This record gives sequence, C-alpha cells and structure tokens, in this order.
Amino acid sequence: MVRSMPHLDVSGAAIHGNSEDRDPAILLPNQSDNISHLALDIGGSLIKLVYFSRQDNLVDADKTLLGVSNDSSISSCPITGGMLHFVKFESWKIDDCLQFIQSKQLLRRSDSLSEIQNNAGNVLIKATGGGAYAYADLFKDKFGVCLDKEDEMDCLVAGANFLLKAIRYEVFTHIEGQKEFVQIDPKEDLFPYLLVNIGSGVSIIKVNGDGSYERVSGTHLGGGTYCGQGMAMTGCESFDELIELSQQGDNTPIDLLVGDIYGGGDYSKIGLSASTIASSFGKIMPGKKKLKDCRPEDISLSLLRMISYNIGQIAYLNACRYGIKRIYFGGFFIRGNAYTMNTISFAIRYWSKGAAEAMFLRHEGFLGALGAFLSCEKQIPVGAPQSISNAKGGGFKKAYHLKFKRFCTKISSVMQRSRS
Ligand SMILES: Nc1ncnc2c1ncn2[C@@H]1O[C@H](COP(=O)(O)OP(=O)(O)OP(=O)(O)O)[C@@H](O)[C@H]1O
Ligand SMILES: CC(C)(CO)[C@@H](O)C(=O)NCCC(=O)O
Repeated sequence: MVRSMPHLDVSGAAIHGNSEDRDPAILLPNQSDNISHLALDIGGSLIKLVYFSRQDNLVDADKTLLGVSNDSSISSCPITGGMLHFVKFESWKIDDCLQFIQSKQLLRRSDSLSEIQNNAGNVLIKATGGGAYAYADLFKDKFGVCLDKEDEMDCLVAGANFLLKAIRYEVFTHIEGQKEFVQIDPKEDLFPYLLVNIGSGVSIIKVNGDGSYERVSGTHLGGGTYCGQGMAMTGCESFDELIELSQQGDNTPIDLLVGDIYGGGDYSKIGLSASTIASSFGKIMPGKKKLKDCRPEDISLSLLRMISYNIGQIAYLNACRYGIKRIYFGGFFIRGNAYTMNTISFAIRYWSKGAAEAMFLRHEGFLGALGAFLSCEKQIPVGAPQSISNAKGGGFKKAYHLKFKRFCTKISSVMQRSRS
C-alpha cells in the first residue's frame, strides 16, 4: 500500500546551538506530523546524512538558538517539533554509516514516512550523489530498502536555497580571520547567485531561482586533489592530519614568489607585489630543491593555498562571465577551516579588486543531503527570516553594493568591448 506523505513543515526553521558550532542541528519548531525520515548524499569522499528526530522537551535556556540568550522569545519557547541532524562518514567507511542508521533506528518501518514505497512495494529512502547509484545494491541487501535517487545538482541547489532563505546565521564572510554573519533578504538579494561546491571535484552552478539553475563550470582540481596529492607528498593518512599539519606550515620555502624572481622587489608595473605567489611549488626545481628537502607542514600549506586560490579565481571568472555578485562556497573541502576561507576570500577580493566578497555556509558540506531531504516535499517556503540587524556585522554594507555596481558596469563594458 502506498501511503500519502506526512507534511514536512520547515517554517520557523532555525539553527540550534551557538555561532561556533560545527554542523549544528536545525530546529523545526512547527513540525507536527510524525516523520521519521533520513536522506543521504553519498559522494566521492564523504557520505552525508541528514535525519529528523522528534524533540518534545523544552529548550534548555543555556542552549538557546545561537546563544542569543537575551532574546526571551527564544529561550522560553517549547519545542513542539523536532530537529534536523547532520552527520558525515568517510565514503570508504560505509559500514560505519550503515551501523549508524541501524543503531539510531532511522529506518523504523513503523514510522509513516519510512513507509513510503515504490510500485514494487519496496521502502524508499532519498539519496543523492554518485553513491546513490554505486551503493544501491548494498542498501537493498542490508536493509531491504531502495535508494530513491535525486539528482545531485538539483539537491545542491535546493539545499542552498533553503539555507539562504530560511536560516538565520547561516551565511558569513571570513576575511583575514574575521567572521561576519550576513543576512539575506530573499526578496531583494538572493538570486542570481553562484554556488561553488568544493567536494572531491568542484561544481560551479549559476542559480537563478527555485529549481532554476545551470552548472556553468567545474574543475577536477578540488578537495580530492588536496587530499590525494597531500597524502602522496607528505605520507599523511587523512584529510584532518593534512589540515592540522598545514597549521604549522610556511609556504615560502616551496612557492616561488614574485620577489624571488625579481631580486626581492615588486613587479609594480603589472601590479604584482614581491610577496605574490608567482608559481605554486615553483621552488622545487632541478638543481635546487627536491621534495625530500621540504617539510610536510609546508607542502600541506602550499597545496591548500594552491587549490583554494585556484578555485577562488575560477569562481571569480565565472561570476564575471555572468555578471553575478554573490558567490557562495560550499562543500566539505572548506571544513570551517579559517585558512581555507581566508584564502578563498582573498582570491575573490584580489581578482574583483575588492568589489565582490566570498560567502560561506555553516552547513557547507550538507547542501546535497539537505536538498535530498527536502525533496520529499518539493516545496520550500519563501518566508523571510526575522531581521537580525542586531547580529554582529550582519547585513551587506552599503559601500559593498556601490562597489559592486561599479564592478558590474566594468564587466559589461569589458564584455561589450570583447564582443565588438
Ligand atoms: N574526514 C574527511 N575525509 C576525507 N575528506 C574530507 C574530510 N573532511 C573534509 N574532507 C574534504 O572534503 C572533500 C569532500 O567534500 P564533499 O563531501 O563535499 O564532496 P563529495 O560529495 O565527497 O565529492 P563529490 O561531490 O565530488 O562526489 C574531500 O575531497 C576533502 O578535501
Ligand atoms: C562529478 C561531480 C559532479 C561528482 O560530485 C564532482 O566531483 C565534480 O563536479 N567534479 C568536477 C568535474 C569537472 O567539471 O571537471
């Protein structure tokens, strides 16, 4: 028997936890239908899982949304709904993921949404990413469930649109170590935007509206490249180890700087300072330096910088190509790492001459999984979140808009010139 789906109510959705929490849960305060539902995004490197749990108790006053404890309407609010939880596993540890699903009883058949079935009577769970195809048999054999495949790009866009529209304190800029939340008015300054999803590989998507997008570019030099190349060059055994190493690194013994080529000076005629990287890894060269002479810490940092700058530059070029000012970066390559975000932000600022700013999402790696989760409903409310004008640094600065106007005018005149 095929039952109708219980309603997923995302109205009033908000982050649960404080502003520094990683992968924070999202509170769905108005979720009244009893749903037991999960969705998976099985990527080349990581499996991302989003699931709902019911939460009937009161919000702990110390755990108010984002620590905005002076907001009395929040601290005393009873939770009648539930929570969205975000969990990830390395793709090669799929057994851990299966074990987790089992231990949390996420496929309990007694819950109504889990009983959604296909024509053949098989229980379905939403899944996206390449692994939704690659691991379909495994899920069928292990749990007797069918993965109900959703397109990866559709899910990325749906997840991003939901977060940008409905979740306060989701988006932020990260410039020279300073994190500032950005509030988006869904009616004024949401579309179009560029979504740069840095997973194993990188997808660059121009998003025009709900379900309206075009994957305009991509690059195979992504998170998988940093991880694979880094492990090959340093002997590290994981992404986390590489990132940790990079924190003690210095790129200058490895990267060839403009000053190294120009006798210590700038090449000011073309606007290159002495400290600009002329060539990533350029100091490893015949007769000079070999890989074995380099510290793993420095290798990891140079690599992180190389990949991040390069993605930043490609993102900027695509923003120019379409005259888009808003560039959001997602994907687990970022992993909330300050250095990565600073570098991407620097690249966007540098290339746009300060006219555009990189923006990041707190649920960076979960866009696809969230989109798959929401696909059971296919409708996301447009409701603008409440104002957060009191948030530290919230809102775009007027100067930014002005600068960007100039930036766009410049781009269109360059484009006109190149056409004529
Ligand atoms: N614990 C981790 N293990 C492996 N990679 C990690 C880890 N944490 C962060 N990463 C980085 O995140 C990247 C994967 O990001 P993400 O999960 O967004 O993409 P994916 O879905 O696996 O890839 P794709 O979409 O290309 O199939 C890795 O390539 C790596 O750079
Ligand atoms: C192949 C996908 C979409 C899988 O997630 C991703 O890894 C990606 O966008 N890679 C970059 C491929 C390219 O456009 O060069």
